[in-house]
Amino acid sequence: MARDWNDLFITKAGVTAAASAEEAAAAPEKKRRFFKRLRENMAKTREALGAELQATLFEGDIDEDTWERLEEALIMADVGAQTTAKVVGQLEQEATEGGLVGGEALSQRLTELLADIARTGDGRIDVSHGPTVIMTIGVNGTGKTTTIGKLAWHLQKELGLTVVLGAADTFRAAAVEQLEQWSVRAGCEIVKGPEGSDPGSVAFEAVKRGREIGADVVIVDTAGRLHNQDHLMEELAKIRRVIGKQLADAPHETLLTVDSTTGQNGLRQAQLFSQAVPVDGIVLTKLDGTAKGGIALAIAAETGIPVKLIGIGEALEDLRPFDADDFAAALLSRGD
Ligand SMILES: Nc1nc2c(ncn2[C@@H]2O[C@H](COP(=O)(O)OP(=O)(O)OP(=O)(O)O)[C@@H](O)[C@H]2O)c(=O)[nH]1
Repeated sequence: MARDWNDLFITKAGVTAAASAEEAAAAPEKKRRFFKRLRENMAKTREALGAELQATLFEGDIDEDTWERLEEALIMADVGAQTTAKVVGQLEQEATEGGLVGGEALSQRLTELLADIARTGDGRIDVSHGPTVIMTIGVNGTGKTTTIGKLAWHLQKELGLTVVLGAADTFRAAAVEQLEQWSVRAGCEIVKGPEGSDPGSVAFEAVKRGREIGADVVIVDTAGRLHNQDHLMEELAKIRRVIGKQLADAPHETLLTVDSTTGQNGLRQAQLFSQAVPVDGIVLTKLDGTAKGGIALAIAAETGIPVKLIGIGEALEDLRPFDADDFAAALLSRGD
């Protein structure tokens, strides 16, 4: 149950200190707490799946209405028409063949199918490159800067790795300031340029600095203004090339932040950005503020890009590794 940060990151052997006996003993309780919070914070999406549907799933008999109600509820939760049709079709077939009897069995199978859809690849992040360069991209306001800050915090404070931040969103002084605050909190260095300077050169300097001090991870922030799409996409491709000049094979990981409250629009953003640069993982933020949490499934199913992290609130502990089984269970579970 519930992946933690050690499950998300692939580190160089020996870098991550083995958990103490005390930590190991506390782990199951910690994971239970995580799941409880996930479930609570995803209440809006769960409610969107409908009380009626809940009753159907857990208590009702399966009949013609069941499929229609299920379809409607999944579409309302932004799971997407294609994915919904696939899931409901599969369940209907299994019920016809006699493999599913009663609401409880249906609910269990639905949870399994949704988890299978949400799981794309192993969803891990390899930070063993020394330094590993993580480039973060996404539209302004999706939670990119906070995601970088929280990631840096976990890498530095929990995994004991050395991080350098690169403030390559040079168009917004506020973004640089915000990142600077996070660098203080996480206790890591930040490389920035003058306002309006070339984002590529800031990214280049950040990777250079990471190499100089023997950092484990360099996280590069980028701008996300969508008003001039072509220009933005060109800029991102250029930053990638420049990073590659400083360190062959880098960036090793490109993470796209998507605001889940934007629903299907988030899916379009994932498609758009992944056409411009290869995207290795999605950070799906603001799942706490939306009834459209099903978008995680639509993104995974329709882009094939794994959701690696989710944001379920503004607190530090509210950014966490994505766990497909927990996610599906939190969507459909009832009671405490
Ligand atoms: N409720 C909630 N708020 C979040 C989450 N993630 C980020 N936020 C908030 O969303 C707002 C925007 O986040 P930023 O990190 O500034 O977004 P950004 O994409 O960097 O945007 P710019 O700074 O405008 O480039 C902030 O107020 C964050 O605290 C989340 O998972 N849940």
